[in-house]
Amino acid sequence: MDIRLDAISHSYGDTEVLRDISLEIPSGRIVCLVGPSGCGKSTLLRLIGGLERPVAGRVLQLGAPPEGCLNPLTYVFQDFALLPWRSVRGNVSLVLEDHGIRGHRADAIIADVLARTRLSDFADALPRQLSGGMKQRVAIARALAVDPAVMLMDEPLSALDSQTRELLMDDLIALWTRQPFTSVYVTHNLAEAVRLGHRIVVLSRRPGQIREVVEIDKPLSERGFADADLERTQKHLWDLMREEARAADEELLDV
Ligand SMILES: Nc1ncnc2c1ncn2[C@@H]1O[C@H](COP(=O)(O)OP(=O)(O)OP(=O)(O)O)[C@@H](O)[C@H]1O
Repeated sequence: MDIRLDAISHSYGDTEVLRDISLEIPSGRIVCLVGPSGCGKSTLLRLIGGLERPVAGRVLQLGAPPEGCLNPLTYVFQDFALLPWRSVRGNVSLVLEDHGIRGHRADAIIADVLARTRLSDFADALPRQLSGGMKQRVAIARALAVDPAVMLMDEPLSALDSQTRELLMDDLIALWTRQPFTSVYVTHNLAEAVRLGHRIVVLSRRPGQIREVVEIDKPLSERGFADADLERTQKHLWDLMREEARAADEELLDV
């Protein structure tokens, strides 16, 4: 299933947040949204997920979701959103229970997603026993359990320290390489965008408009740490954003 954003605009009262956003999110690709603080990235993710309706324009789902998909649009949040009293397995099984899936069928799905996120040995652990990176892997396993058409990821690594972020980026690349998933991925971090994004959408300062869409052809599995091509692309992204990021920052200081 592909997603097409067709001339989306959105406002909150008098505050215009997004203006005329048209974009394709192709199946099996990771599309990163970057832009200055407050430019409407999280708002756009909520509009794609159907949590809010745009004041103008449409979010179109093209084609059928994958067979067996329980929830076409599934979120992964920055703060993991795990239930502390449930084990790793219990947190993943919760989303299956919501769909009436129990017993052998649930066991098989849970075993698959825990293996894909390297958590099989930690199925009985509680969230408080896990590192931040492992907690986010549980959240990703829970999202994968519903076999989503699109994973909507809102700064999924920003609560983690830099080493854990590197490890989790490697995990996401390995996960995608074994079985491609589709994601809209909001991040402040341009290094993350060039490591993970097939397509990087640069938004302007609020009201967010598309300034440029940068495609990166290099396969995810070949994108290493400190790759010269990626660093060039990252610099280009920063050149596009620098002045507006500064203006957005100063606007926040005036509030
Ligand atoms: N529910 C809401 N009601 C009113 N204003 C809102 C609401 N949600 C977001 N906004 C405003 O819309 C603008 C865009 O917010 P949003 O969180 O989408 O930006 P962002 O690019 O994700 O920001 P950041 O990079 O800082 O996370 C901000 O000015 C914010 O204050």
